[in-house]
Order: sequence, then structure tokens, then C-alpha cells
Amino acid sequence: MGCGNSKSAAISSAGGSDSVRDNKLKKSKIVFVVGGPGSGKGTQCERIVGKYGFTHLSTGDLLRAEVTSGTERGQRLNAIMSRGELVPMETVLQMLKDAMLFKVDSAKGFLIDGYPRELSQAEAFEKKIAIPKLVLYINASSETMMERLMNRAKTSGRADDKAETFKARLQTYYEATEPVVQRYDSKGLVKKISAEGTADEVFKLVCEALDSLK
Ligand SMILES: Nc1ncnc2c1ncn2[C@@H]1O[C@H](COP(=O)(O)OP(=O)(O)OP(=O)(O)O)[C@@H](O)[C@H]1O
Ligand SMILES: Nc1ncnc2c1ncn2[C@H]1C[C@H](O)[C@@H](COP(=O)(O)O)O1
Ligand SMILES: [Mg+2]
Repeated sequence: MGCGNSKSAAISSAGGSDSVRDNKLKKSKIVFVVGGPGSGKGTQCERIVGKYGFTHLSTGDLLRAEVTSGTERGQRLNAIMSRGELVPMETVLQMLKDAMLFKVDSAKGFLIDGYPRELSQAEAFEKKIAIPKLVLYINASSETMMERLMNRAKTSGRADDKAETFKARLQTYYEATEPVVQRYDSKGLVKKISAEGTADEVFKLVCEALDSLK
């Protein structure tokens, strides 16, 4: 895959035994970026990378790369994603961990965009990878998200940028992902960002939240 997230690539990049590499991950600065479909997670992550030099990993991008590679697994994933449903956690967590291991030596911190999307994903990540330092909750109304996605659909080529799929994704988001925000809020880790303004305005709020991390 484009980001080199295969097990062997991860091993040759990070060096050391499995437990040494796992320990490096455990100590890394991890920020979850959570929000509804089209809220602007990817847009803000791009800007954060520019200013803070974090490594951005989007689970949606990792999955789409697998789809593009044309494997049988990619075809199965594509069918699930086109329906607006979540793919099995084992698949996405292994892809994510491999991608993190590949970058662990050079990353100043990780922006994990689109994961966790359900409570079981949060629990598995904490058990197998690390506890996040912060959760950036990118919050926009369903009307704003719909409008943004319908705009993106004109150029994105994404199979899930359709009105019907948006409704399913939104339902998945409210039912499965919002409880994740509540879980981390109760631990004091959530910074809620209003994403209704322009991308520049939202970025200002994001920077305030990230600066509080130092
Ligand atoms: N603050 C903003 N104001 C207006 N448009 C925005 C803003 N932020 C993002 N957009 C636009 O909205 C669309 C969705 O943004 P983006 O792809 O960043 O969302 P996302 O949360 O990553 O979505 P997904 O979950 O579907 O991957 C894009 O076309 C982007 O350019
Ligand atoms: N963490 C995830 N778990 C299950 N499925 C996922 C995850 N991240 C992405 N996906 C699937 C389902 C989403 O609708 C699509 C697109 O993701 P996005 O983050 O919106 O690009 O991929
Ligand atoms: Mg995105």
C-alpha cells in the first residue's frame, strides 16, 4: 500500500523487537480526531500537519488504498463502505497499527483521523497500542455536514459521497461513535471544536486545543 503499512515494512522501518516497537508506540503523543461525516476532520488534520508536524493517519484513507489496490479484501471493504457501514474492527486496527509502526521512529505525534468509531475500537486501541493524550471532537450540524459532503461529491470520486450513504453514515456516527466521545469526555480528554465556521476559523480553535497539550 502507498503508505507502506505492511507488517514487514513496519519491522524494517522501526527496527528492534516487537516489544521495543510496541513500547515506542505506547509513549507516543496520540490525538484522536473524531467527528461526523464531512465535519472537516481531514481538512483540519492537513493544517495540523503543516503547523505541528504530526503524522496524520486516516483509517478511511487506509481502507480506500486497500480498495484501490483491487484485492478481494478491498472489494469486500468497498461494499461495506458504500453502504455507509463500519468495516470489521480487526481489519482496521491491524492496518492502523502497521501504519503507526511504520512511522513511529520519525513521528512527532500521531493524528488518528476516523478511529475509534465505536467503543470496542477505543478499548482495543488502548489495550493493543496506547492511551490517547487528547480527543479533538470536530462538531458540526447534520445540515452543515450534508452540505459539505454534497459539495465534496462533485470532485472526490468517493463511492460514499452520496445522499443515501450520507444518511446511513450519519446514523452510524450518532449511534456508534458519539458514545466514544462521551467515554473520553468523562476522562477529561475531549476538546470540543465548533466546526461551523470557515476552515481558518475552525483551525484557530484547533490550535488552542493542541497548544494546551504542551
Ligand atoms: N470549515 C469548513 N468550511 C467549509 N467547508 C469545509 C470546512 N471544512 C471542510 N470543508 C469541506 O467539506 C468537505 C468535507 O471535509 P473533510 O473531507 O475534511 O471532512 P471529513 O470529516 O474528513 O469527512 P469524512 O468523514 O467523510 O472523511 C470537503 O470538501 C472540505 O473541503
Ligand atoms: N475506524 C473505522 N472502523 C470501521 N470502519 C471505518 C473506520 N474508519 C473508516 N471506516 C470506513 C467506514 C467509513 O464510512 C469509511 C470512510 O471513512 P472516513 O473516515 O469517513 O474517510 O471507511
Ligand atoms: Mg476524511
